[in-house]
Amino acid sequence: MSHILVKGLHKQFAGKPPTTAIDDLDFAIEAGEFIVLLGPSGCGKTTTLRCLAGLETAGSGAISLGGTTWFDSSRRIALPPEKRNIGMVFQSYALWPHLTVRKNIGYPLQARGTKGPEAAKRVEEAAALVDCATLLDRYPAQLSGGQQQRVSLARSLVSRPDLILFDEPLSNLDAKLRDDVRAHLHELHARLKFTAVFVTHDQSEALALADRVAVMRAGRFEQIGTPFDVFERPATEYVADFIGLSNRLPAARIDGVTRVSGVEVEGLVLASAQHDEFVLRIRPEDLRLAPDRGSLSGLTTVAGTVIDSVFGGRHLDVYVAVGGLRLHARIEARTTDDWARALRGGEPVVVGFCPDFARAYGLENEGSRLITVQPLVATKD
Ligand SMILES: Nc1ncnc2c1ncn2[C@@H]1O[C@H](COP(=O)(O)OP(=O)(O)OP(=O)(O)O)[C@@H](O)[C@H]1O
Repeated sequence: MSHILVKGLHKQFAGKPPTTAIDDLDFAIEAGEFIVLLGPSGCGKTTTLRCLAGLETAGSGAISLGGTTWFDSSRRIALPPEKRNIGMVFQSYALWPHLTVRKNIGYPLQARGTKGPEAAKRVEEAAALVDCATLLDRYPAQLSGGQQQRVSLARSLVSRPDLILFDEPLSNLDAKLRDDVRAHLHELHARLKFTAVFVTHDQSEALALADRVAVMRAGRFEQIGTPFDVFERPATEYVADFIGLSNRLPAARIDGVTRVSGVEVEGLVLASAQHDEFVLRIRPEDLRLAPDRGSLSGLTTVAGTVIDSVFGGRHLDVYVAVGGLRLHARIEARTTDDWARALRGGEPVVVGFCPDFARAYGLENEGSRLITVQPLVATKD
């Protein structure tokens, strides 16, 4: 049996017009699983989390943990947050400023009636897990942001909850610290195997932490799968865009010739014969640049003109106009030759890519479904 089961969860906020924040969500979470809800602002991530916590009441649907019903609109059951054994970690840390780290971490135990030496031992164990054992007698104001977030993580773990909810917990930290806390969280999950739902709009965070990623759009799951699946086989163009396949090339095939924005594409055959119009999606990292087609043999190619080239340390971001499109190629700065490093606006280039790395989407359905998993093959020279 699944650990957590969510059925037909629906939440609308009143207003003119009303907002549907979550739209008939169904999903199951296994014990020990780390689920990440990924999506842009306003897609319903936080509302889903708050319904799981009991901080928000859904209009309809049901949520259960093991055999216990947390929420069931038809039976008018809604357990309050304190009756659901959950831990929570917020973006804003939410520590009590007048309590020491020891008391902050122990707060959930106090609320549940665990006291004395047992409580003291649990607090020290939780602090040790997040490397805060030496900070127990400080106050939150005497800690860095990263330390405060580790304390709030310890507080969420201390009562050994059935579920830990994370609402963008890393987004207040600077880039370096964010990577450190993320790595720490990943290690902790591998060791402790707690069940988690983690909300973020950062795709790299989602890919790094999740056992399964649920990409949300307008209150629904557009795709739910392993990080590898979502990264390699985005089910729709929406997911492709969100997961980094940011180059969008609307293509049309007429008399056997494929064009993007009126410019002929060479070395491209679509595996499906049914689509004369489709959209190609490809990551900036998967585009190659060369002065002529001959240097890109075996790849699909299209001619363009450099708009700009920006040095990013390890990589160069080169923007290329192809007809009316603006493509973004990210190429390795160290291994690239002098020709690529010297590229400037106005110069002609050929853009190439391995067709296996592109994804093709049909235009016929709303949401543009993936046409085939490996839709493209290069023609032989
Ligand atoms: N209390 C509220 N009253 C009215 N509308 C709300 C309320 N809370 C959320 N909404 C609306 O519900 C939708 C989903 O909001 P939600 O906060 O769940 O999105 P989110 O994906 O978490 O976004 P963000 O990343 O910005 O936090 C949005 O359109 C939002 O404006």
